[in-house]
Amino acid sequence: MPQSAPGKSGDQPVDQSDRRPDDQPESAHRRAARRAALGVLVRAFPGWTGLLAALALVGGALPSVFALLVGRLVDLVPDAVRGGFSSPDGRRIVTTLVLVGSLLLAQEIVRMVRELVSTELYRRFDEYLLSRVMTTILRVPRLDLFEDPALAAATDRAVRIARFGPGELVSGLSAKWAGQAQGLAATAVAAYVWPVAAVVLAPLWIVLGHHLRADSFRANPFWTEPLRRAGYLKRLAMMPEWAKELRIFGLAERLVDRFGVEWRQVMEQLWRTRRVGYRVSGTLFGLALLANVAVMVIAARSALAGGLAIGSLAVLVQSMFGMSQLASQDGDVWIENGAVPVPDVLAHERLAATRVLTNVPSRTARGLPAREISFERVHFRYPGRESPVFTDLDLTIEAGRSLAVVGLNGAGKTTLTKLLTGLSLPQAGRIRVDGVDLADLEPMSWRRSVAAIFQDFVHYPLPARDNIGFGAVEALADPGLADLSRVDEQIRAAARRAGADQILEGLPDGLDTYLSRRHTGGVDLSGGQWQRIALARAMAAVSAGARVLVLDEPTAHLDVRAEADLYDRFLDLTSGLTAIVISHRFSTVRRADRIVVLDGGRIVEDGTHDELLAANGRYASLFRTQALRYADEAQATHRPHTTAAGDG
Ligand SMILES: Nc1ncnc2c1ncn2[C@@H]1O[C@H](COP(=O)(O)OP(=O)(O)OP(=O)(O)O)[C@@H](O)[C@H]1O
Repeated sequence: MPQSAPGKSGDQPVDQSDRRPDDQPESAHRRAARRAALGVLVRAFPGWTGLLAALALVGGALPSVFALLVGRLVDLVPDAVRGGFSSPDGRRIVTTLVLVGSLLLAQEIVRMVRELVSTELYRRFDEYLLSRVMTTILRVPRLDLFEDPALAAATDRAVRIARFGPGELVSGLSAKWAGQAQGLAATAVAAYVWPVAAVVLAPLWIVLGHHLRADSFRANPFWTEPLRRAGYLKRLAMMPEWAKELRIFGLAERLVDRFGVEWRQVMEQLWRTRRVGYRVSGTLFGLALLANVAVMVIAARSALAGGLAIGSLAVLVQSMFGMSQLASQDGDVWIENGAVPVPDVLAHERLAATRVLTNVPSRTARGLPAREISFERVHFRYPGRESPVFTDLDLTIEAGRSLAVVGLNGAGKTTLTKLLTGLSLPQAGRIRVDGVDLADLEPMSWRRSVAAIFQDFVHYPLPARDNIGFGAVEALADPGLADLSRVDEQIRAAARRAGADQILEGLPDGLDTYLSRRHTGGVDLSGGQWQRIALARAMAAVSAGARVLVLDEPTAHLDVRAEADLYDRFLDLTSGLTAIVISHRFSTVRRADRIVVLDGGRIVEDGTHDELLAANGRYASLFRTQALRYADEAQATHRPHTTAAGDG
């Protein structure tokens, strides 16, 4: 029996809907995948793999030794009965019985140890490959792996390995090697006892095994549309982020019905394919059955005629049973599941290696910027996009002052911050910090100089301490701060600056509280509360030495009061920093020392709030539209308009 895999798999079709299309029964890419996966396994864990192979071989060979001992017993019995147990033959029988008992015990021990080794290696290989993917992604300092379409597709394929569980390869190999060892040992014993049996039966079992394997590959529905759709519907029903809509719109029942329809299609397709393959395999099965019966009848007649000892006949019968393992499919599906994603991981590594900095500049960014950050004729286009976001963008950002960037959706505001933080590189032009090209600064040191909260900031499902402390991991890991209470002091100070202190006070376990309901005792925060926590994270970075603060839509999730509160503390938040604020809310924007309007990849207006209003251009028009809307809303609800864009 195959071992139970710690992961998934089973008789039903494996959801391989994300894998490449491949309807070949035994294609070159599958064989290459198996070779590549085995190569990775052996190189990473030579000792463990060797041990597993040895245990599988020994465990597979033991049944044949058992068969030989049984044959010997059968041969000894008549003489032992005649001579009694104290006769030499009787003593031989006792010795053989002791050997048989020991063998049974050994077989059980080997099986147990093999299971242990296989489970251990399964976990290690799983963890090893997943860590390899993680390291590959994190070593790339910029966003190319996610923004360049070719790299992004390779990254998608590589990270899917987490779903398929590469460790299944180990469970599969363990079962496969044991089955093959059993089949080969039985063939060797049969050849020794009565060569005709081995010559006739072994090739039949091997050919049948080949066909069965081809059937199972053919019947594994790669890349079929119904399977993709069924997979999507399944995920839709299970993921918490969709739970609200599914229930509100009463989609639950419909979803189950649609899943049923898709799944039936998958299964029908599967059986259509299986039926074709099973005709050939069925014929081969019939042939194997006839050949086995014929061999057995001839061998029995030969034994009755005295040409073959009875003990040998007993050995032969057992060997014939063992030879059927040559056709065994044990482990094939697991090997397939574990191996197929491995080439994707290797291909991803090769691609990612082209994006790792080989000559990391060593110039530190400490103390920068003291004067300015300047964009000089910057040209930037996302890989795979036809039109550039910026062509010849010129912008000088004065150090120690705040700059607001305004523009319609898609104008390039977030892209500007990615360039500024060094997460993307311009294709032409330069970004200089106090005259030094950003590309010549040590990337990590520049990133320590920048605190940024992007629109899609991360909600870490971790304790509040981490959610804020991640803004200054290195500084907070300083041995001088080893005392946790001092770390907590810094975190609370950052939270106070961001107006998140009250949120912390409301947490049941203080900074230890997980900000996720998926943890026992964890809590979920509202969108606005999360935004303050994210802001506190940026403040932690500022207190650790960051001199540039990038806030991309810092008030998007805030209610009117919270927005007004942030607006009040804006000067304090940005004081002494080079602050770049992006916002569609003009109440936030107008506080900035300077405002630029981005349009068509260029700066089209530049000045203070009052100057731009007086200029009566794009900014003034956008500002008035928003102010008017707020005023209308305030009138309609008879509420005093506390949030009008024009409020000071
Ligand atoms: N990763 C990406 N890959 C390809 N194109 C992108 C990517 N991110 C943004 N773009 C494109 O670049 C342009 C500028 O996008 P960006 O997000 O910088 O605009 P934005 O001004 O911040 O918009 P919004 O106000 O909606 O946040 C848009 O046309 C957008 O479609």
